[in-house]
Amino acid sequence: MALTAVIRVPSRALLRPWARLRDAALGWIEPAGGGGVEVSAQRFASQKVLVEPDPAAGVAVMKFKNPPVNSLSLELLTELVISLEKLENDKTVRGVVLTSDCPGIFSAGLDLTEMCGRNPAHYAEYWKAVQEMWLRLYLSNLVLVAAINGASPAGGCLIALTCDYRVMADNPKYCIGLNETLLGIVAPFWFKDNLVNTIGHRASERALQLGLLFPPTEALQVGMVDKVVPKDQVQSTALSVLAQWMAIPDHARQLTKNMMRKPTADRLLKQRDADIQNFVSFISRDSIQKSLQMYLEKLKQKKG
Ligand SMILES: CCCCCCCCCCCC/C=C/CC(=O)SCCNC(=O)CCNC(=O)[C@H](O)C(C)(C)COP(=O)(O)OP(=O)(O)OC[C@H]1O[C@@H](n2cnc3c(N)ncnc32)[C@H](O)[C@@H]1OP(=O)(O)O
Repeated sequence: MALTAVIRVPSRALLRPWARLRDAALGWIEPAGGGGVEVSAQRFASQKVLVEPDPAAGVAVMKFKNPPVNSLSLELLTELVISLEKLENDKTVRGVVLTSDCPGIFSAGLDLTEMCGRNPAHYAEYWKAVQEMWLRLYLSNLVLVAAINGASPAGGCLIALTCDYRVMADNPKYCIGLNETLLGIVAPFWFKDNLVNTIGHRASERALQLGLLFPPTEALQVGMVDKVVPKDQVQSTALSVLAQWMAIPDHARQLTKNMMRKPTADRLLKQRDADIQNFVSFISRDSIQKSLQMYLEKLKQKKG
């Protein structure tokens, strides 16, 4: 594949794990001999996020592909953010459908193995990536429609909540919600804010305290999703909805979206570092680590 550009990257950035992962995902290669300031940009080849663009329609379908359950590993989060940024910069794309390539699972949420038995530096790096994913999706200028074609607990639900519209497959086995309390952990304030903005305060309070996972019809009733359709129509319905939203002039819709969402995003933007510190000290507690380990064990035993 031919090189397309030469990009100057501060050598400090190459030392940071997050930057290294991003560079690797982008195909940026440090030249032999070190020094490490000039790197070459190749076409982005993503492994965990498939992007199928349709330039004629001005849309793309983004599919998460991290089997078996699309857990939001650091790698997947990094690729998701890079893919989104690429689409944001592509003038031919105005709307994106977010969906899953894993049968029966939209996303199992944050990767529990990223939050268990690791060191504080890893927790901090991971949490920064989770924040970044949320901020980019929540404030995206694109029209985003979630095609929820499977189970969507916790972080999976959060991704869906960042979208402008949610279409869910009509299968009672698929559930969606912020179930953090069931794991003995607490949904961060920005997860909570995103939920409150979607379903209101009272419904959120009940859903969050009880860690409710709603089957599709209940999710529709409470307003967590906007439409429930047969499984084989989820993506086509999401694309039709996208077309309706794209009929609105971009600048007016984007300014309106920003007006509605910026105050919520600003709450996190103003205290990103403090939020990372809170997460690191919370997740590092012995009691929390024990709860997460037990939960993971339970998931594994379920099979046996
Ligand atoms: C004092 C106040 C302070 C406040 C400060 C707050 C600061 C921060 C607080 C911290 C907040 C952290 C936020 C977390 C949000 C999250 O997203 S946590 C993750 C929650 N996810 C779940 O609960 C889902 C768990 N998974 C499932 O329920 C099921 O796997 C499934 C319904 C998605 C799919 O079921 P099935 O198809 O039957 O597959 P399984 O056999 O269950 O799983 C296959 C395989 O995948 C592993 N796995 C499942 N989920 C995860 C995951 N989330 N992470 C990592 N791995 C996962 C599972 O263990 C199996 O592994 P093996 O094949 O057995 O090895």
